[in-house]
Amino acid sequence: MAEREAVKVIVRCRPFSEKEKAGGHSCIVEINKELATVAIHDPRENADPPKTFTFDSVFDWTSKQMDVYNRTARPIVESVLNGYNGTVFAYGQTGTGKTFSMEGIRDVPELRGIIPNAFEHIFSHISLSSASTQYLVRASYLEIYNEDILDLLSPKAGKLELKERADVGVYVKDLKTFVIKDVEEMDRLMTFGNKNRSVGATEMNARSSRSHSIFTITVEARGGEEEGRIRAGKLHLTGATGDRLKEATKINLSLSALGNVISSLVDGKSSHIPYRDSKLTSPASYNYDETSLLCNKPKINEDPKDAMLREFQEEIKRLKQQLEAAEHGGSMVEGPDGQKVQVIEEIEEIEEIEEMAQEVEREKMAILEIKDMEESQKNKLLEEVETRARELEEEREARHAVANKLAQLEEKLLVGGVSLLDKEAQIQLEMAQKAAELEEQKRKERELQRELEDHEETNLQIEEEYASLQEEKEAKTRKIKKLWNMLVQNRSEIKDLQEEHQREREDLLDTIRELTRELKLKMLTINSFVPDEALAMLEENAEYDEAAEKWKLLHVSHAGNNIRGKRSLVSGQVSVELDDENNVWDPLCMFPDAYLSYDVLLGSEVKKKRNASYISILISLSNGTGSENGNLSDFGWGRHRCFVLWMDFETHHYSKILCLNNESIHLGQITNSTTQVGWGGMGCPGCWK
Ligand SMILES: Nc1ncnc2c1ncn2[C@@H]1O[C@H](COP(=O)(O)OP(=O)(O)OP(=O)(O)O)[C@@H](O)[C@H]1O
Repeated sequence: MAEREAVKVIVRCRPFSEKEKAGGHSCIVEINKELATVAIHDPRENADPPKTFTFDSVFDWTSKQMDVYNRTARPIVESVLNGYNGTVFAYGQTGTGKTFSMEGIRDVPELRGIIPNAFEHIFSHISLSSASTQYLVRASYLEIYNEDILDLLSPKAGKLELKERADVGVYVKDLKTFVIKDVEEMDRLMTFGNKNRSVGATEMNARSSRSHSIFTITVEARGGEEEGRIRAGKLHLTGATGDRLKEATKINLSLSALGNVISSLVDGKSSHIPYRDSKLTSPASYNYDETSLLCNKPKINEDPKDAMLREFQEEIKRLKQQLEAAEHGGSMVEGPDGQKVQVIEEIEEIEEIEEMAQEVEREKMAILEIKDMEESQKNKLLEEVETRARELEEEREARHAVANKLAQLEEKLLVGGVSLLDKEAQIQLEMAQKAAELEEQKRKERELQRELEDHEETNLQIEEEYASLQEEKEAKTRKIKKLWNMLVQNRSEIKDLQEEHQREREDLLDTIRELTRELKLKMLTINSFVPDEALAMLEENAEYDEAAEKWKLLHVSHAGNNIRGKRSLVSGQVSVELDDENNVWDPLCMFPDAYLSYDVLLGSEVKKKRNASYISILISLSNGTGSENGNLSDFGWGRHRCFVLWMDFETHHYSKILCLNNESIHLGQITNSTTQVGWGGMGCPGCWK
């Protein structure tokens, strides 16, 4: 693996579907496999000349699944097996062939996609490696659906959280991983996960734009040349549609966990790699150059904190010792030089359980044969013997349980050199390896071809030394033609870039305008209606959660209606009720949807401790017409959906009011309000004077 590895971009173009053929559509894509270029022809009249894009590799509609695997995924899986992290990310519009390329058709060997081929590759690598290496293969499967992270292998677990820790990097908390011992188990796990995806097959198209799943395989290896060390590589297999990836490019994407996930995928550490605002996330292929510039410095994961192999090996060792000790009596202790010393505790334990069982049986028979013994004494003796027999049986079962557990664990721990594949798969693998070598050869040829093209440019310059005027004219005409073509192409590319840039700019400006408007409203509300001390209290109690990218209010369970509870409005008429206990008019009785804000909630506290004199009450009306709110409409209230009232805490008189709806905000002082007359003298300051 190279020191610095660029993200590789590989394009595959699928064949026309029957429907597309029947529809008489023409092909606008021209693929040059040698040069790894894709040219797009604009089918409209008088259109610009075709645009050509260069990639690391391109595949046309005749490409075979195995060729795609060999050139795209094989090198990544190889590095994962050496302890690096790698991702195969299929990206494209819906219906472009992501599922076909990633999964393919399982039952037809030559149509199997990247995922089943990767499974085979991993287990065949293990069976071909040295017998001194032990492996542990694990898998997890998650889905990002409507911004929630769900465990497809533990569907009842609900929403999971994305976390970050200095020692293990970004991870999904409580995501289940399963230890896998062969290709069939891996297949079964994936099929089980697929069944748990959020939307069924009938809604495939709708689903793919909202749901995005990531299958992760962790391969841990210990032994070989690097004896004690554990190398742990992670392979992430995933696909996404254009919409979803585009979504991730938006600034306002605090909700999208995808960006974080991608960055964690890349090297498993810190989310500070700014992939989210990088061109990697742009769907436009002319950002190819920038995309290639985006390099990782891959490194082997040695002895990572989340490795499980050592625990497995230690547990197996412990169980073996336990069994050995039980067989020989006493327990086993390991000396500092690694020599095992057996500790014999009681001499009786040396006897084999089987022998003891026979002895018990003999004793039982002997007791039954004694003639001159009272029945009760005989029974007592028999009971004692049976108790011993039971104990022996329990011991035998316990030993079986340990042996079973040991067998299970040993089965999961894979040892290099043990063939996990059948003959046919082995042959296929060898062929694949040969094909991969051939591919590498071809890649080198392509590179040479490109270099040759570059030399052409230089040649043109050399031709400047001409033998005759005629030759000079011809050469210059050729040069002008070539330059002219380049100019036209560049112009059209600049135009595209400008348009894209302009669209992004407008998107950003829209977002900024929207945020500013929202901010202004929030500031107005806060400045006018939240008492300073309440604001200070809120600020003091607010904490920013970096992982969730959200502000969180502490003690929020004590807030607002959580404490007070909602009361219902007497239908058809505004009625004001006296809260007998406190002898005040309770605004909650008047508005069913009134929400007491954070400072009220600690109202009594605020009053006692801080001696505050105001509360603010946020009221939102579900019915904008006012008709259900009795005479509210008479005072112009019905037009508004939300009110903020400011109440003197001591006198319970309302002194300020803010009414707002989508179009207008009205703010006013209440001069004649008393709680005694309820709302009679009060209306919206903007609509009713
Ligand atoms: N290389 C190919 N050769 C033959 N058929 C293909 C190829 N690629 C895709 N197809 C076919 O084209 C259709 C659409 O492909 P597929 O379902 O893989 O698209 P997709 O990108 O996964 O779509 P979505 O995002 O909606 O899930 C399928 O019928 C598939 O069998």
